[in-house]
Amino acid sequence: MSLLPDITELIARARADLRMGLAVALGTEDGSGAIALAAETLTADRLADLRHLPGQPVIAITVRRAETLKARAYDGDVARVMIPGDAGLSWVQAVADPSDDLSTPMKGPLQTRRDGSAALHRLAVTLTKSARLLPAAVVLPLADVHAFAATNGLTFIDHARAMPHLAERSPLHEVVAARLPIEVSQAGRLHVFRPEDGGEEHYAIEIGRPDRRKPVLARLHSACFTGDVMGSLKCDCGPQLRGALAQMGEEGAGVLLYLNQEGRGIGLANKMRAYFLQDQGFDTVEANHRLGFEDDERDFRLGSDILTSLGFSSVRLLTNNPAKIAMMERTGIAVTERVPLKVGETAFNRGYLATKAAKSGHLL
Ligand SMILES: Nc1nc2c(ncn2[C@@H]2O[C@H](COP(=O)(O)OP(=O)(O)OP(=O)(O)O)[C@@H](O)[C@H]2O)c(=O)[nH]1
Ligand SMILES: [Zn+2]
Repeated sequence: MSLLPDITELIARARADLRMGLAVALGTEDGSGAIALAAETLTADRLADLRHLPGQPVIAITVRRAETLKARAYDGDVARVMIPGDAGLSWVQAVADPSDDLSTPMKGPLQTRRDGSAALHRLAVTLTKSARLLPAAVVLPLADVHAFAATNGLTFIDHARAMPHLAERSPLHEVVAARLPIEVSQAGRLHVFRPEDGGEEHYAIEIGRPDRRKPVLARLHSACFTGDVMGSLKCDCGPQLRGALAQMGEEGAGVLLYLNQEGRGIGLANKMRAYFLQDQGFDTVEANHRLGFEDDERDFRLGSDILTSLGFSSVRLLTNNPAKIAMMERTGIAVTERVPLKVGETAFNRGYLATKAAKSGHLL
C-alpha cells in the first residue's frame, strides 16, 4: 500500500528517532534482531530500562574509535565493546566521546565480542553516522524484535533492505530556482536541490549564463558555518568561498555548488568536538579518527549529480583537493583544468593547511 513508509522513509524516521534518544528496532532475514540507541543521546533512564530486558547490551563503535581506546576490533570496520554490569551512562558516553580521553582515560582493557554476527551493530553505527551523531550505538539483541517494535512503537529497519540503501546517495531534485543578484554579479541565480531521503538540501549558485557546451568555471564548496559565516581564522573556507565567487564575477560566468556537508560530512557538532580535540594538540585528521570518523566523510558524487542536472558535463574546477577532481572524472564530469585556489592563509590555519597537504594530498 502506498501509504506505508518505504525503506527510505523508515531510515529518515530512524535518524530522527536516534537524534531524539529513541530506540530503533533492527532485524535480519534470518530472524535475529536487536534494538539500538545512539550513545550520544542515551539517557540514564533508558539505559536502566535496557538493563531490565534479557540479554547483554554492547556499545558498537567504529574501528577508528576502537584504535584510540586500544580495544580489539574483531568485526572489520566496527567493534562490539561489552558494557560491564555496573557501568553507568557516563561510562557509555566516555566510550563514544573522546572529549575526556586525556583528562580521564578509560580504565581498560575494554572487552570486545568476537562471537556471533556484527551485522546489526554495523547498521546501528551507520545510522548514527548518517544522523550526524557520534558514531556509536548501544545495541541489545532481542528475540522477537518485530513484536517488541510494534508494542513499543519503535521504527523497524530491515538490515538487508537498509544496507545497500545507506551506501547509495539519494537522488536529488531541483525544488526551485530564482534570480539572486549578489555582490560579485547581478546575474546570479540560486538553485535549491532536495534529496528524496529527507536529508540535507544542497544549493547551486549560477553566475551569468554559462555556455553548457564549454567547460564551466566551477567550485564544489562544502559548508563551513564557522569559516563561511563567522569568519573563522582556523580554516580557509571563507576566503575560498568569496575568492571563487569573485573570480566567477570577473569572468562573468561560473557555478558554485554549496554542499551542506559541514565539517567534511560529520556535522557542526562533531566538527566542534574535533576543534576541542585540536586544542588538546591533535591535528585535523587525528581529531576525526579519535571521534570515530574517517578523515573525510563527504560524498562528492553529489556535486556531479547537481552539475549534470544543471546541464554541465565539463568543468574548470577551482580546488586544491585531488579527491574532488578524481570523483568528478569517475562520475562523468570532465575536469579540463584545475584552477588553484590559494587564499586566506592565517597564523591560525597554517597547521590546518599543512595537514591538508601532508595527510590529505592537497596541492599547494
Ligand atoms: N572535520 C573537520 N572538518 C573541517 C575542519 N576544518 C574545516 N573543516 C571542513 O572542511 C570542509 C572544507 O571543505 P572545502 O572548502 O570543500 O575544502 P577542501 O576539501 O579542503 O578542498 P578545496 O578547498 O577545494 O581545495 C568544510 O566542510 C569545513 O567545515 C576540521 O578541523 N575538522
Ligand atoms: Zn572552514
